[in-house]
Parts: sequence; C-alpha cells; structure tokens
Amino acid sequence: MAGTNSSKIGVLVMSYGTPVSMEDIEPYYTHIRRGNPPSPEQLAELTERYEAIVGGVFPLRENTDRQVQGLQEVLDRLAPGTYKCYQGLKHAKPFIEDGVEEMAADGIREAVGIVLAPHYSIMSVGSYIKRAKETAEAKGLKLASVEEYHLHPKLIAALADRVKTALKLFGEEVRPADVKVLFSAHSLPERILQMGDPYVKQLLATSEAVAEAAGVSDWQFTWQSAGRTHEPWLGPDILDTMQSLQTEGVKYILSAPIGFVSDHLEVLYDLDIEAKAFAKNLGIHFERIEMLNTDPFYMEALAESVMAARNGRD
Ligand SMILES: CC1=C(CCC(=O)O)c2cc3nc(cc4[nH]c(cc5[nH]c(cc1n2)c(C)c5CCC(=O)O)c(CCC(=O)O)c4C)C(CCC(=O)O)=C3C
Ligand SMILES: [Fe+2]
Repeated sequence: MAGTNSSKIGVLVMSYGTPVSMEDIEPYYTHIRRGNPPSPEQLAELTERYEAIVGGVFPLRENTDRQVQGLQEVLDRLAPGTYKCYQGLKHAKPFIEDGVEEMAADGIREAVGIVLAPHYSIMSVGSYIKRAKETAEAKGLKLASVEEYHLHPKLIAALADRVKTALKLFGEEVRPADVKVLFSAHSLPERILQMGDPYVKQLLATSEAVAEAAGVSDWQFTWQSAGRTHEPWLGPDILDTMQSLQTEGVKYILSAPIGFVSDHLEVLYDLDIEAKAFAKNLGIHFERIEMLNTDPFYMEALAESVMAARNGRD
C-alpha cells in the first residue's frame, strides 16, 4: 500500500462552505462573523432565506462535492494517477486547515490550492490561500496556489455559452438586442479600493470578455448581496440598478452572476427570489443564466489552472 497517495500531488479545492442543517446555521453564521454570534433577528432572517432555498440538502454542499469530484475526473484524464483532490472550506467543515492536515496525513508533500471563485480579492481568495499556506507551512508541505482564473478561455467560453442560451428564455418576440445583460458579483466593503485590490478590475474584465464572446453589446456590471454592516459596501446594488434601468425604459434583464460558480444562497435567494420579485414589481421580465456548477469547460479551466500553477514558480 505504501506510496499510493504520498507520491501524488495534492489539490486543495477551497470553497465558501454552507451549513449542514438548519440547526447548524447559528454556528456557521458565528464563524462568518469571526466568533460573534448573530442577534436573534439576524439569525431568523438568514434562516428564512435558507428555508426558502433548501429542499433537504443545502445546495452549495452538493455542488461543491460534485465540483471537487468533477475536477478529480478531469485531472485523472489529463494526468492519470498524478493528482488527488481534497476539500477545504472557509466557514464549515472540512475547514481549509482540515483539508491541508488530511493531505499531510496521507503523506502528500507537494500540493496546489485553488478556490471555487475566479476573481481575486484580498478579502476572499487571498484569505483562503493565506490560511492554506499557514497550515501547509506548519505541516512541512509545499503549497503552490492559483490566485485567479477570471480570464481563462474555457471559463469565458462556458459563461458566454450560458448567456447565449439564456437570451432565448425571453421568447421569440424578444430580440437579444432588447435585453440588458446585468453582470454581478458579491459586493465587498468599499475599503478594498484603497487596498489596491484587483477584484473590481477582474470582474469588469470577465464581464467584458463574456459580453464580447456572446455578441452582447448592451450590458452593465452591478453589485449584489452586500453585507449588512455599518461600513459602506461597493455599489450600485442590483436592485438600485434595476430601478434606474426601468426609468430608462428597459423591459428585459438577463442576470449573469459571473462572480459565483454554483447554485447557492446568493443566487437562489438574492437573485431568483428577491431580485426577481423586485423586477416583477417594476414590470421587468427578469431571467438568469444557469450557474456553472460542473460545466465541463469550467472543470477543464480549473484543471488547467492547477496544472499550470504546479509547473509555475510559486
Ligand atoms: C466575496 C464573497 C463571496 C464570493 C467569493 C467566494 O465564494 O468566496 C462570497 C460568497 C458566499 N457567501 C456566502 C454566504 C454568506 N456570506 C456572508 C457574509 C459575507 N460575505 C462576504 C464576501 C463574499 N461571500 C463578506 C465580506 C461578508 C461579510 C462578513 C465577512 O466579513 O466575512 C453571510 C452572512 C450573512 C449576510 O451578510 O448575508 C453569509 C450567509 C456563501 C454561501 C451561500 C450558501 O450557503 O448557499 C457564498 C458562496
Ligand atoms: Fe458571503
């Protein structure tokens, strides 16, 4: 049995994490809030949002499991017997640290970390990688990392394909040119702008590349899912943007949440329930592109990024 895993390169696949059950929402939320438990009102509000989208399993958990498995399959095809994937979550078990420890326990000496989020921000991908590197160092494991893949040609192709497909959801009478495509991503506190963070620039670059590949000329980028804290968050928010678009006479909106890769709360609730109802009130027909989940092109973009990072210097 010796050496079956220890000769492999570990791949730490990192994702946000989601609760395992309704009872688990409180400890999960407390972890997101760096150990400060939410107020009863905050907890009730988040629980209601999850109740609206969860039918049994929390969708992000299933999707992350499938994405890790899908990446393993592509890596096995491209480089048989070379890589072994492990999961590491930011706010739920198995935590990022657990994933690195599991690799170390399997005898793995060399690994690559990648986050299931294509755009780099110090507050998102940067913090995942920092935690992974700290544990790897403590365990004597060499860890390279993929910092971004927001312009990977296969990611752009997969997203453009989804935009083109979704433009047909408005019906035959509606010309694609009459539809406003609204790219969006998770807002972050405005102070990232003073930190020289590449997040905004990368999101605009992805939006532009996808619009071009899909032949879309009428598009805009907007933020969504801002936190409810006292500091200012990046705007405009998607609801405000839709309000302005309505006054400009826009009747059809295609939502393209390119900052996310899975069906989860920010998509299934914030867009499909909240934004859709808001649009309906404005008399706007609102549709959304399908999320990437285990899209084969997305899985290949991840696999190629992992292989490139392994061959790279860091
Ligand atoms: C940049 C970014 C991404 C995208 C990149 C990435 O994927 O990493 C992302 C994804 C996600 N965010 C998620 C869930 C939540 N995020 C929260 C709160 C926060 N998000 C933040 C940032 C991000 N979040 C920040 C700065 C906060 C404030 C607290 C803090 O400073 O950390 C809260 C608290 C309540 C609320 O504010 O709504 C929840 C429940 C889920 C899981 C959904 C599910 O379970 O289906 C996913 C994929
Ligand atoms: Fe979040």
